[in-house]
Amino acid sequence: MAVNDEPRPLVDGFRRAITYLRLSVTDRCDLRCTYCMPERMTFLPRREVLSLEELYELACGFIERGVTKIRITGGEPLVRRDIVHLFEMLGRRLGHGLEELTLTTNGTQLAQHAEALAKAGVRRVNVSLDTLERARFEALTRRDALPQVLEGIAAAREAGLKVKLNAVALKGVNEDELPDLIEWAHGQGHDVTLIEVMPLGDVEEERLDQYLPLSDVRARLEQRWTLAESDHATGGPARYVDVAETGGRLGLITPHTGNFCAGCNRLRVTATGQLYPCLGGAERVDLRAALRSERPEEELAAALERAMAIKPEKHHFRMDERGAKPHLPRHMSLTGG
Ligand SMILES: Nc1nc2c(ncn2[C@@H]2O[C@H](COP(=O)(O)OP(=O)(O)OP(=O)(O)O)[C@@H](O)[C@H]2O)c(=O)[nH]1
Ligand SMILES: C[S@@+](CC[C@H](N)C(=O)[O-])C[C@H]1O[C@@H](n2cnc3c(N)ncnc32)[C@H](O)[C@@H]1O
Ligand code: SF4
Ligand code: SF4
Repeated sequence: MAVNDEPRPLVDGFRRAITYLRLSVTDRCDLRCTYCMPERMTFLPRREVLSLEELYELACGFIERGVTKIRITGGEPLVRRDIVHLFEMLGRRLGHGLEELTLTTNGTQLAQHAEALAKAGVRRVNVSLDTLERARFEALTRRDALPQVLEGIAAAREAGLKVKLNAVALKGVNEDELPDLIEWAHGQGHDVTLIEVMPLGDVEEERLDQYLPLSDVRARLEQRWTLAESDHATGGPARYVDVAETGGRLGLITPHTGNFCAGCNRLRVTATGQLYPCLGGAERVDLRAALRSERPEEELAAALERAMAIKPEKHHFRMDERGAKPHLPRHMSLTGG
């Protein structure tokens, strides 16, 4: 299909238009966040992972079907060798169907890549940072990498990238630090988003011990600050409030205390080309087989129709049972969130 042809939009069975693709480029990571994966994690064999050219081809297929925002994620996307090449290729689609090219990263490799990312057309980057205390960071990620992440954030800013920070709110871990983290982020000019932990994949800790409802966090923040609903929207799941005293914006991602599935506009594809129509669902569609078939265009179109047909209305995560098995065995690092 020519670049300027009208796209045939992807619409699911609940009349939700899909405009946002989360594309995972690797399941590997240089950190081991305790809420995401165990220390001894088994990664996918490299031979199963799509090449950068295949990932690009898949992404273009989505752009042709009306996807306007692509977020590169992982595992840690910046640990994949030559990943900047994918950003450069996709960057050329900006203004030609693609409106936003962005990434979610743990920030450890950002200092090396920030300038090249900006040059490729990235304007915003989400950096995951759950704590500003070095020892706590090391306990939480099982790696002593806080200085590297802070350097990465500074380099991103110098390169002209708008930085948003993501922090998973964790009971008894960073709970006491969230106001300081927000204040610091806003002082640096960064938006910050808090996230409720989701029960994906086996980790060493009990999920219920990690879970901190953001309704509680918000109530506590409201004793300290004035929060006003904001109509700011990024096309992601966060709902935003403005914090009067800091002058900054705070996002809340609340799969448990404020379901946002009615506004779902996204799909996710793993580094092996498996399309998961829902983060909370086990169903998937194999795009790699379609891509490598004799008639990739037809097979991909058929696979996307299947994905639209099976995309569920919402997730069914539960966070109320001690000792419960994970909702799904798959870790967040496979789909990139
Ligand atoms: N339940 C659920 N969580 C999601 C979904 N999309 C993103 N998240 C979670 O939201 C958190 C932040 O995701 P990001 O990668 O920063 O993406 P985003 O929130 O879409 O980013 P913005 O473009 O800045 O809005 C991660 O923990 C994701 O797992 C979704 O469709 N469903
Ligand atoms: C899986 S990571 C992939 C990208 C990159 N490695 C990073 O950490 O930003 C994407 C996002 O998912 C979040 N995340 C990971 N496991 C989670 C879980 N079990 N529940 C909620 N969010 C989770 C991370 O904090 C991060 O913001
Ligand atoms: S949250 Fe991101 S940085 Fe942390 S272990 Fe998972 S993939 Fe790695
Ligand atoms: S949990 Fe599923 S339906 Fe809900 S917003 Fe995420 S992907 Fe969409």
